Amino acid sequence: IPKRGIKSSKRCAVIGGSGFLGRHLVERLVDRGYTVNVFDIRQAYELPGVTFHQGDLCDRQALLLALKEVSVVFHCASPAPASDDRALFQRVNIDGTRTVIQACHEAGVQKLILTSSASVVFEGTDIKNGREDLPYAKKPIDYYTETKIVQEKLVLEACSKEKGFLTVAIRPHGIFGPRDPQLVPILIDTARRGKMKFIIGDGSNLVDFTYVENVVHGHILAAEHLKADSPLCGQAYHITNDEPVRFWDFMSQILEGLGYSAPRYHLPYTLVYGIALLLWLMALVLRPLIRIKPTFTPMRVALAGTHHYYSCARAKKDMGYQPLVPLREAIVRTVESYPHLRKGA
Ligand SMILES: NC(=O)C1=CN([C@@H]2O[C@H](COP(=O)(O)OP(=O)(O)OC[C@H]3O[C@@H](n4cnc5c(N)ncnc54)[C@H](OP(=O)(O)O)[C@@H]3O)[C@@H](O)[C@H]2O)C=CC1
Ligand SMILES: CC(C)=CCC[C@@H](C)[C@H]1CC[C@H]2C3=C(CC[C@]12C)[C@@]1(C)CCC(=O)C[C@@H]1CC3
Repeated sequence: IPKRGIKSSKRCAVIGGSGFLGRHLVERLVDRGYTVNVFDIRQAYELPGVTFHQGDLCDRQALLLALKEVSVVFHCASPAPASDDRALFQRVNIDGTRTVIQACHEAGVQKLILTSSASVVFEGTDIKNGREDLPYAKKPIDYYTETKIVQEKLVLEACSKEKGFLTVAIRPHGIFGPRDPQLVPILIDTARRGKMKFIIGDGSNLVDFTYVENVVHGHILAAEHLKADSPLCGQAYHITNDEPVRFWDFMSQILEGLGYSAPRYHLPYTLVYGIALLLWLMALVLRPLIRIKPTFTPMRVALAGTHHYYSCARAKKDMGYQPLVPLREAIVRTVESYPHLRKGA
């Protein structure tokens, strides 16, 4: 029988706690006096106050061991979007999230905080100051986003005040910061291969990039404000830096900060998108014979050439969210954290 109500509210589990966001979240939770169980397919580090449970989140029995005595669960595990593996996204993000919810019920967990994504409403066309009531994308930009939509619905629909199981979804956008294995490494790899010379479109498109510590702050605020009588129950919240920036200015600041030249020449958006689509289709057709990973996927071109920034007014109102680290400071800290990616290093 689940023992809801008698557990310490500061005992939590972070599913995906070895990942980029997960590890930052774990470190902050420990600083705030939480006892943390990490559940992840790999163990990436050791930290006092943290117990590691290695396993696949699709394995309910393994999960149950990590959720014992826990009152709050943060679910921020997902296969990387770059894997583009439909079956894997389906298995982990959809079937696995059902398993997480079931295990939470069995273990008597009181709160589940899901890391969703602002991209669940993005269809590859402009979004300016988008609010949470935008409809889910009917044509999601990739398989990853398709499964993030189903995942978010599953978690929000599981919210039940009667059962004493409360859920909330955090939708970050463009997370960056120290130890990120995606944004800065992809950017620098592209620059080193001489492919960062062009700006797609006129370069004026505004985008949200969110510093990882602000995303962590949003998750912890959500957990601490999620109560049966609060407006957070079963809701989604955008968490951004609240400072939309030109996509190409942001990329240029990182590039120049690490000693590379910023892109200068412009290419029409529709031309690059068309080429990316063609390459993607070719890669799909050739997949049984050879696995190609193009740098310019349609999804990436859409992300680089359209406006996509979101309002976080709801998070400000319901949980007092304000970004802790402004964008300028966040970029400086990020650049300093990648000395090995500096030009010539
Ligand atoms: N990074 C971003 O810009 C954004 C991320 N998000 C969301 O934030 C969350 C965290 O992202 P991020 O930190 O960047 O991702 P990471 O890949 O760094 O972290 C995810 C972690 O989950 C682990 N994992 C994957 N599959 C399983 C599984 N079956 N069972 C247990 N653990 C598993 C991963 O292991 P392994 O590395 O071995 O796969 C990894 O340690 C994700 O849900 C993502 O969708 C949302 C918006 C933007
Ligand atoms: C705002 C947001 C959702 C960012 C997510 C991170 C990645 C999708 C981007 C990180 C580096 C970006 C990048 C490109 C596309 C989007 C990223 C992968 C390009 C491939 C776009 C086309 C180019 O000219 C090169 C870019 C390299 C960096």
